[in-house]
Amino acid sequence: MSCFLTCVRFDDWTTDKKPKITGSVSVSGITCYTWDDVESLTSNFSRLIGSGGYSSIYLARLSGAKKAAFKVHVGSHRLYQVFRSELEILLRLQHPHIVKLLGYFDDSEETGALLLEYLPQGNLQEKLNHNSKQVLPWRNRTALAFQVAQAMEHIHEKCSPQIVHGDIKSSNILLDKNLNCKLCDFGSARVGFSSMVQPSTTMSSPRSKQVRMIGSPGYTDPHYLRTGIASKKMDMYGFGVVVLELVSGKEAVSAEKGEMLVHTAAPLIQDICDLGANIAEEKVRQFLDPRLSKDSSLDIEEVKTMLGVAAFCLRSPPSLRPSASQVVQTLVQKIPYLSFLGCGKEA
Ligand SMILES: Nc1ncnc2c1ncn2[C@@H]1O[C@H](COP(=O)(O)OP(=O)(O)OP(=O)(O)O)[C@@H](O)[C@H]1O
Repeated sequence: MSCFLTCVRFDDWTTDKKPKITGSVSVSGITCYTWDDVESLTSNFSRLIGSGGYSSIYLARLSGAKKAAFKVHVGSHRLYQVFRSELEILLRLQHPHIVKLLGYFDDSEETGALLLEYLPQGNLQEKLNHNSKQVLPWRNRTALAFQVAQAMEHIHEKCSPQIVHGDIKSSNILLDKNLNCKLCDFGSARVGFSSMVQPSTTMSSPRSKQVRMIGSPGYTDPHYLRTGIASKKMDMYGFGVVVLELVSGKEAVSAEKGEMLVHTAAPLIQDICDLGANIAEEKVRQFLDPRLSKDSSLDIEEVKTMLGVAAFCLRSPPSLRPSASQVVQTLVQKIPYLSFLGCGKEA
C-alpha cells in the first residue's frame, strides 16, 4: 500500500494557505493518502458510521487494528471547498477536546477526505436520545459542557488567527470510550476577519452569487439569521442550546412536534435571568431530564448553574453573552469537581 507519501507540517504554510508538500515521510504525523489508500483503509467504504449534509463518514482500519474515521466529500466543487476549509482549520488545531486530524486525501478538484481519530461512542445527540441504552449520568453532562467550553475557548481566544466554529450542536460533539468529548465538523468554520464579513451579496440580491449560510435548525443565533454576521457569540448561542439539551435530555428541535427547545425553555430561561439561584426548585425539576431522577450524583444547585450558563449564552443582543473563557471559569468555580476530572488542563 502506498501510504505515507507526503507530509504536512504546521510551519509549512505557504501564503495562499495551502499545505505545502515537503517530502515522502510523515514527520508531523499528518499523512497525505491516495484514493487507493482511502478505498483500502475503509475496505471499500464497507462501514458507514455517520453522514451529514456535506460528507459521509466511514470506519477506517489502520495498521495494528487501530480504528479511525474517513470523512469523505465527493462529487462537487462546493463539497470540495468545504473539505479544504475544514482541512486547513484542522491542520492548525491541537486540543484535547477537538477531534484530531491524522491524514487526508485531496484530488485538488472535487474530492477530498479527512482521516480523523475515531470516537467510538458516537455523538452527544445520539447519546441523549431516549432510545439510547445508556442514560448519561449528571456528572458526565457537566463535564461535557465544561470540555466543549474549553474547546471553544481554545478556538475563540487561544489560537491565532481565532476561529468561529459556526455549527455548535450536539451531533458535532463526539464521545470517546470514557464519555469525554471532542468537538468536530469545522466545515462551517470562519477564520479571523472572515468571520466578521457580512455576506451582503446574498441578502441584498437573489440574483447575486450565493453565500452559504451556516448553522443548523434549533441552534442558529437569531442575530446571525438577521444579519449574516458570523461571530464567536453565535457559537455561544449554539453552546447555550447544547447545555439545555444536557439538562433536559430533549432535542434542540423536537422530532415529534417540531418545537424548538429554546422556545419551550423560554419561560424558565426568563425566570433564571430574573431570579438567578433563587428560582424555585420545582420549576427546575420540571425541566430536568426525568431519567436523572435516580442519579445519585445529581445536585440541584449544579443544575441551576448549568441553566444560568445557558440563559446567559442565549441572551440578545449577542454582546450580552459571555465569552467561552467566562463560561469555563463559571463552571469550574461553581462545580469544583470539574477541575479534578483531568479535563481542566490541556494535554
Ligand atoms: N471521528 C469520528 N468518529 C466517530 N464518528 C464520527 C467521526 N466524525 C464524524 N462522525 C459521525 O458522523 C456524523 C457526521 O459528521 P460531521 O458532522 O463531521 O459531518 P458533516 O457532513 O460535516 O455534517 P453536517 O451536516 O453537520 O455539517 C457525526 O455526528 C458522528 O456521528
